[in-house]
Amino acid sequence: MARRDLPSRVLIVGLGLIGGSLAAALRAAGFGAAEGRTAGFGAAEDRTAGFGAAEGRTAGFGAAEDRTAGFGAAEDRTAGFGAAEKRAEILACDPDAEEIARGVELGLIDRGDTRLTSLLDGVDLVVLAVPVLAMREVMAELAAGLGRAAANLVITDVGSTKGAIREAAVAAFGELPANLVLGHPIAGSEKSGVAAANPELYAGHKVILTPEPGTDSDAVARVRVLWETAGAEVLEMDVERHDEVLARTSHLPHLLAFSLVDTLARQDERLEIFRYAAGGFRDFTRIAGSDPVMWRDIFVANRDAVLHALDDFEDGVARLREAVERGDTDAMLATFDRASHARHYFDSLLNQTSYQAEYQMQAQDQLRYRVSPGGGVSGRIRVPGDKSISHRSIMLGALAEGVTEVSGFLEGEDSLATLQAFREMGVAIEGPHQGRVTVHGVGLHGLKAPAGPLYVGNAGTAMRLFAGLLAGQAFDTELTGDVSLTKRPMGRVADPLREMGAVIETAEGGRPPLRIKGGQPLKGIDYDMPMASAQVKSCLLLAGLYAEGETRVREPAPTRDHTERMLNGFGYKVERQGDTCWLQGGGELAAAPIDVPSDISSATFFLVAAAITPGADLVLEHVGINPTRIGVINILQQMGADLRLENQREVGGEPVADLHIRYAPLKGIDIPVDQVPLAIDEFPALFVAAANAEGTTRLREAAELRVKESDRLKAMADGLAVLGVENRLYEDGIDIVGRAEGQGGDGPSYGGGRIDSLGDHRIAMAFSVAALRASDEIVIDDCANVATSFPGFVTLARRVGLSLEEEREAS
Ligand SMILES: O=C(O)C1=C[C@@H](OP(=O)(O)O)[C@@H](O)[C@H](O)C1
Ligand SMILES: C=C(OP(=O)(O)O)C(=O)O
Repeated sequence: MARRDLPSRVLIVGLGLIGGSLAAALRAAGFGAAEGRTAGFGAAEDRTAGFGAAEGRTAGFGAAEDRTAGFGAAEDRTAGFGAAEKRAEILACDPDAEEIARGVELGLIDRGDTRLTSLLDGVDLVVLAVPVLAMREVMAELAAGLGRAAANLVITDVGSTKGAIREAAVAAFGELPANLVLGHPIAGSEKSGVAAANPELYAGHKVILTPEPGTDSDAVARVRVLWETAGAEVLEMDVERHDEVLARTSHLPHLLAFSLVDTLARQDERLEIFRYAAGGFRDFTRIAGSDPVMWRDIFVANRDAVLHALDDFEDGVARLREAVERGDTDAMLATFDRASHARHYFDSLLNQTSYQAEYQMQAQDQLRYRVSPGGGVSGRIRVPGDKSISHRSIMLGALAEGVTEVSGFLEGEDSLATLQAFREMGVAIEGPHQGRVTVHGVGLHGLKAPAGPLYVGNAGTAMRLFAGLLAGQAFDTELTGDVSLTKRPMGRVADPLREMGAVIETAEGGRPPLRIKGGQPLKGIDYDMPMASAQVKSCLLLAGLYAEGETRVREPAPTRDHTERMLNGFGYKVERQGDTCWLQGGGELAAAPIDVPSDISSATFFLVAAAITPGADLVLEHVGINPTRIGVINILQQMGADLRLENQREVGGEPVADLHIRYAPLKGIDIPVDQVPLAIDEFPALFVAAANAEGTTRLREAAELRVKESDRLKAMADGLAVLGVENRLYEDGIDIVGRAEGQGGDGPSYGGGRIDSLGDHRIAMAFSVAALRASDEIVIDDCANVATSFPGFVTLARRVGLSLEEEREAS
């Protein structure tokens, strides 16, 4: 906090709940407390963290060397080094003299008056906390008395609408003053008056500042400090957006609460009905107890934005009304499900419990893993459902005729993003509840235009498969994702889709977001894929459902075939000959149950954990062993792992087995190139196996690893180097030198250290497992992303024998 950013005399105009709570919060932070108060500003030598440190303090406001340019007009100060004698003050102006007296009595303000001009002497920060419609008059009074304030005066306000207040300011001052910073604390209470002042009212709440291009940046900084001192988080936004957002998230709900309570009260004049109202009524209507005058003013001031919000709301209610009238259970369920999910998502945003939430909060909290060296690996566990199959179960279920029951669904952020996107396109989806999801299919042509862009988070699979599916819809869509996804190449799907007739815009370099134009007729193509990618293949097959004629895709090497299998399972014929598969457009999908096996990509971390840990004996149950996914099994077995497939069976068109692995010493190998696409997501963990194997492991023809959630070749090479594992990076692969010959024994294979996962879930999990053979602790930064593919990783890791602690740190 810069010294010059701290005010010395704050004037709060309007001493109600909002203004009073600001005074209380400033006092609680040590601002301007009366002498003798220990933590307060202006107290003598014992001042600690408060504004205005005494002599000798370097960090506090009021140190001598700063005062000439600082707050507080010169005439206020006693001569010499006398900062300590000059206390910061909180003054208040209110038309109600009793409120002022109460404020003084409560110790919230030093003094006050009913007339503004009499209080302006030497004031360097004015906070206008009067009702929105009183703003113009108060500003005019302020403009008239400005000469008495300090030269470096800053003015701010707390009004709930900003456009009207900006207009009032222009009217009062003749132009928008550069030292006026409009602001709005998103906090309140149905209580009013200074007696209800609460020093915690702003703690952890957001304050939106709406500076204009001409606003003085120092003034903005000073208002920021004011609110941060009150414990708030400060954001900036432009005035128009503020008013639109607030109309929807605050003004509309207040209008509805006032209206509902009024309607019920009129129907029952003796208010008997309220005796029978329970929690739902109380929760929904709490805000109907808010200050009527204040809210009248807000609706006058933000009329247009509120009317827009109300129109949208009325459309929504009309749709629901119709659904209720027609007994349309699917439509009701779709709306309730979407809303319920959105509400839970809002909760997770508030509590910061999900990766996406953290991402949206600009990763204010970094999740870090601290893994102790050593540990054993044993037990019997089941890892969560397969991510690739989970994405597809929702996609095909939504496009099918009938109801699809899914079990074993992965409740990770990636597949949940797919689920949410379909909800936004009008599909009723129940769950997930412990891996069970019920998808009420709408048929190939039953999706509805979403209200805004579809956000798929970190999921490359979702974005690429959606691109194909959405290219065939009648409506326009936009696909967006998180920072990592925004860097990943989408030209690989956009180019062939354009050949089919799709109209797609990408950002520079073929990156997301993707804007897909609806209503374009598609025709089948015969496509030779330049890279082995199941996502590209699946994208084209999904677009092929909507295309005229046949869509054929040739793959340079076999890739996972879940899309083909599931389409066939849904009665939609996909044929294959050699390296080419094809389908005819214009058919129909019939719903079928889907049992999602455990994800072999998640199981891999524990396979490697057991493979490298002397004495390990572990069973991973019900793991999908589709032949296009078992590269990791083949590679580990070639390296010498004692890995057996037990209890092999087929579940819903996918082969599964229990994987039983016991420790056996590993040796380095040249990884066969035909295994690369079959183990593409498993390499981060396999590199850890290589670091523990005797001799060198060589990987080539794996350039695809550079365009995953991170550049996985580089991320792993850098991390292994931190641990002291010798490696050499190639454009399309890596050589990893494992334990030196004769290094034998059960001791560590490398050191510890601090690793950057680069926000890539598989890098974070791979290095967690590496700790089992490290000599020292491994600390891994940026691990929130593990939740995209493997919720519950930490619990399972601990259960098998790793010592892994999670830490959060504000960034
Ligand atoms: O189709 C899929 O479900 C996936 C295909 C692979 O990507 P590519 O198609 O880019 O190789 C894989 O890396 C990804 O995790 C899931
Ligand atoms: C590459 C991966 O996923 P996606 O492409 O779906 O982001 C992965 O899970 O390793």
